[in-house]
Amino acid sequence: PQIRQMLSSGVCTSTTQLPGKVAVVTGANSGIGKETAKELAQRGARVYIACRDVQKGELVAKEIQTMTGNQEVLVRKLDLADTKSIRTFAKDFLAEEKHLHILINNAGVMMCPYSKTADGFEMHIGVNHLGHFLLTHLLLEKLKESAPSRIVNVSSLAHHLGRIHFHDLQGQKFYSAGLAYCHSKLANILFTRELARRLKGSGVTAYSLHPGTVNSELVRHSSFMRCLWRLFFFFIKTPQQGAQTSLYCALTEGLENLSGNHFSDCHVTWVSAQARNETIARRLWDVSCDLLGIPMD
Ligand SMILES: NC(=O)C1=CN([C@@H]2O[C@H](COP(=O)(O)OP(=O)(O)OC[C@H]3O[C@@H](n4cnc5c(N)ncnc54)[C@H](OP(=O)(O)O)[C@@H]3O)[C@@H](O)[C@H]2O)C=CC1
Ligand SMILES: CC1=C(/C=C/C(C)=C/C=C/C(C)=C/C=O)C(C)(C)CCC1
Repeated sequence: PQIRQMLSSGVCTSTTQLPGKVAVVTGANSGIGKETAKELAQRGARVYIACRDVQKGELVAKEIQTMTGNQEVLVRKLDLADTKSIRTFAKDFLAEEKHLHILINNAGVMMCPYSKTADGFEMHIGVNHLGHFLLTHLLLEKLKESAPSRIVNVSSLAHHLGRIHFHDLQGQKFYSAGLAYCHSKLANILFTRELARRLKGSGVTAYSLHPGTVNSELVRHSSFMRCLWRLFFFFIKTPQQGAQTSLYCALTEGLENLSGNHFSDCHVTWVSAQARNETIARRLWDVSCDLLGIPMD
């Protein structure tokens, strides 16, 4: 029981309600994202389930609507492995919505065999970092207009093993599925810190987090991890427990002066030396803009 308690502590106790607020959660058709979307809907927000499989999304939206009584749970197609899909999602969203108060960059892939996104990026860095980088960039004006607003980036403890290899960002010279995931999760933290620095004074704040070790479909590409997850089922967090820190970052009052920080179990936590390196954060920002054809400022 103590191990379980240790591994699954951290509860979002915020009482913030969200009537009239708009939230987008990527990868909300399963796992942590689904539970995050459910709680935001429970609190009255209009929630966009942004996912690559609209059918799966519709089933989840129906489930959330039934459970919460909130009918404003909408499904939109977003494939983070395709910049065209990201641009279409953003264009339609901006045409449809006046506001965006909460953006939760939650979707992720882990340990997939070497593969590339539609634009030729390695899958982990492409989906986990570049996809969310582009999405955030496209929605940023709307977030600014809707301030106070928040961006929550779901990273991982795994970032500690990550490195940004600027000479081989796409893993063409060396590829390890496990390390590629770690690199992309480090990129999530560096992005959050640079974003927070650039957004100072705008009313938009940004947070990164580790959700804990959570029983979800994230381990689908690794039979070893699937076995480990099954074996230790009782000790790892449920998706609902795993959603707590995302919700904490999105909802807790007075968190603004902690913008740029990394959280775990609903507390600020330390990150690796690489993740604190401002030079790497700035360079990653510029390289990401370059890869995505975003004008640099
Ligand atoms: N589970 C854990 O122990 C930990 C998880 N995390 C992080 O938590 C986040 C959520 O993961 P979790 O809920 O555990 O895992 P899941 O696999 O359950 O959820 C991941 C979500 O991301 C979506 N996704 C994957 N690729 C794409 C894409 N190309 N475009 C759009 N959506 C995509 C998946 O969609 P689909 O269903 O279609 O595949 C799914 O909805 C991830 O960022 C992960 O890195 C961090 C640390 C630990
Ligand atoms: C050793 C060990 C565990 C393994 C934890 C691992 C391997 C966590 C990996 C987390 C990842 C990859 C997060 C994703 O971002 C368990 C199952 C907690 C049970 C107790 C013993």
